[in-house]
Amino acid sequence: MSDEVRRVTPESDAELAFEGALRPQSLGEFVGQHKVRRQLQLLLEAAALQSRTPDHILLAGPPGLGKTTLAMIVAHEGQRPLRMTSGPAIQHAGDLAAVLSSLVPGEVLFIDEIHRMARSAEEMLYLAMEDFRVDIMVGKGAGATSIPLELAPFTLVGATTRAGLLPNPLRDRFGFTAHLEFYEPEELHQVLVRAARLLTLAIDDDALGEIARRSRGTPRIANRLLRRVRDYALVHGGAADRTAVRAALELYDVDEQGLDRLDRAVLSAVVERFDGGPVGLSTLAVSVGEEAETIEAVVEPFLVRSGLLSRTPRGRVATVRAWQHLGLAPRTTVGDDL
Ligand SMILES: Nc1ncnc2c1ncn2[C@@H]1O[C@H](COP(=O)(O)OP(=O)(O)OP(=O)(O)O)[C@@H](O)[C@H]1O
Ligand SMILES: [Mg+2]
Repeated sequence: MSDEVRRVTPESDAELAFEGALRPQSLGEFVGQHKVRRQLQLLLEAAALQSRTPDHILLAGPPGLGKTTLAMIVAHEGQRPLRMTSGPAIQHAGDLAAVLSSLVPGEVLFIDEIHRMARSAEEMLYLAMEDFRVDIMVGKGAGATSIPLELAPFTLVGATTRAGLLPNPLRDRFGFTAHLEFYEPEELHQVLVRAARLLTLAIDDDALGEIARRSRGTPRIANRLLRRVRDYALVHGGAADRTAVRAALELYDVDEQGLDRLDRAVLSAVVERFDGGPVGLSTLAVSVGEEAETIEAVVEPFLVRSGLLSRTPRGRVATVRAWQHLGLAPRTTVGDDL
């Protein structure tokens, strides 16, 4: 089934294990994102020189671009312990208090999907980030009191695919926000060369280039397609070459530009059902049977970056390239000029 390839998030334990094996451990091994790497390097080095915990870091960007990897690198580079949790696991302020109060000095606390944390926990986090302190509420009603609790100094690393959903007071408390961008094909090529080496896969360079070009600018997808091409070559007894890449990607519904089935479904809905748009996000989501959040955080960023879709105040509009990509003649009224 092509569903595994279509999804941008890791889907199985096998994939998680595979990702673990391929994760770069240091900033030096981390491919691409040059600006972010230099920014992080500076922040970490300055903290090390002063023997203090680095400032809190927010990592923002679409899935599979390296947020979790960077959080691990921050801990690893500073030789600090790492505690990992996620927004959905923090349903109450008490859940967060339990985590915070058990941190050891200098620990890196990684909160994935931080935009999904409970509101009450968010407020507790403001104080914790600023003063390394929390106020624990004891009792209820008129007799309720708050007891201040000192915390060990820690570095919060938050990750989000939806930076826009974070309340300003939370966003402002991060010393640095890294906006991860989609990778260039040459960068994904490097990711793949490294992965093929670690997996001791014999695959020619041409084939890696083709995978890189069709991986949606996303290392996770590049690594995943590499595995599917390996499977293809294994089963068909041939070389892992460009022909195998073409055949495997066709089988898994990845097109020439790296668009997957959902990308194409969204694009053809805008073009064919809504005559090129503008169409609102929720209408679009219903028409392809997906969550609006998935469309917004996963599908659109890549379509926009590929010049196939634009977001306007009135809704989503397909560009001329989108029509062409679907093999259709662009409509000649509004929208052409986009
Ligand atoms: N810059 C990079 N260089 C090499 N490999 C990378 C890089 N970024 C990501 N990867 C690989 O891609 C995979 C996915 O990365 P990661 O889990 O860090 O993404 P993420 O941004 O946390 O995604 P999500 O939003 O779904 O949690 C990892 O297995 C990692 O090996
Ligand atoms: Mg992650």
